[in-house]
Amino acid sequence: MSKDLRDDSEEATEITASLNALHIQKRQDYLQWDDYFMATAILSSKRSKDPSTQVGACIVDKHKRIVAIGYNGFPRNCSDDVFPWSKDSDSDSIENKNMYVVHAEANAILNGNGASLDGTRLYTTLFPCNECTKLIIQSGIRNILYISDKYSDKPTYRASKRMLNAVGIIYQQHVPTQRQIVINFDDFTQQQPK
Ligand SMILES: O=c1ccn([C@H]2C[C@H](O)[C@@H](COP(=O)(O)O)O2)c(=O)[nH]1
Ligand SMILES: [Zn+2]
Repeated sequence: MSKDLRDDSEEATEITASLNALHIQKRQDYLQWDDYFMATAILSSKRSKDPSTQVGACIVDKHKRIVAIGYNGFPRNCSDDVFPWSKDSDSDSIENKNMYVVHAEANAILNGNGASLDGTRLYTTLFPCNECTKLIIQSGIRNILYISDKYSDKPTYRASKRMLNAVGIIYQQHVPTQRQIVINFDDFTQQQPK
């Protein structure tokens, strides 16, 4: 290496060391995009009143903008305290929650305020059922990232995959880059000027 080049690289190392000392380098532990959008879906699922499975969904456009969010819950003005959360009774009973719950993916699609969902990605905490899959296909969503596929053996979910495979919508399980994200309100209420 020429003397000039070595001097340059030594100078660069020194500058990096000085920036490190001043703490003005960019943060290294920022959230990766996929983790960010899936975490948004998870956060949304925390709004669900379903005692057994809380589902969250987040739809993102090609510019990495969140265009819609949703979670599973009863339709507007159908009280969470009046309608049943049970699914023990037979599936045709009007006391079964499945008669009433709007699924997270469906809510997200409906929450899109009429924006085109063509070419968007869906982040969902649960693999979509066949009914949601129909809406996903019709709305133009092209990719699905999910966390849980706990009902994969059920015909409903096998039908989903059959449709998704037929139309070429890509689905994959999300592999998080970080195992956990902690939200601590105190981190912000106790922030001091730097
Ligand atoms: O695509 C789906 C599938 C299901 N959900 C919701 C519907 C219910 O509220 C729960 C599932 O309840 P279980 O007691 O585990 O059967 O998940 C959804 O939002 N999207
Ligand atoms: Zn569904």
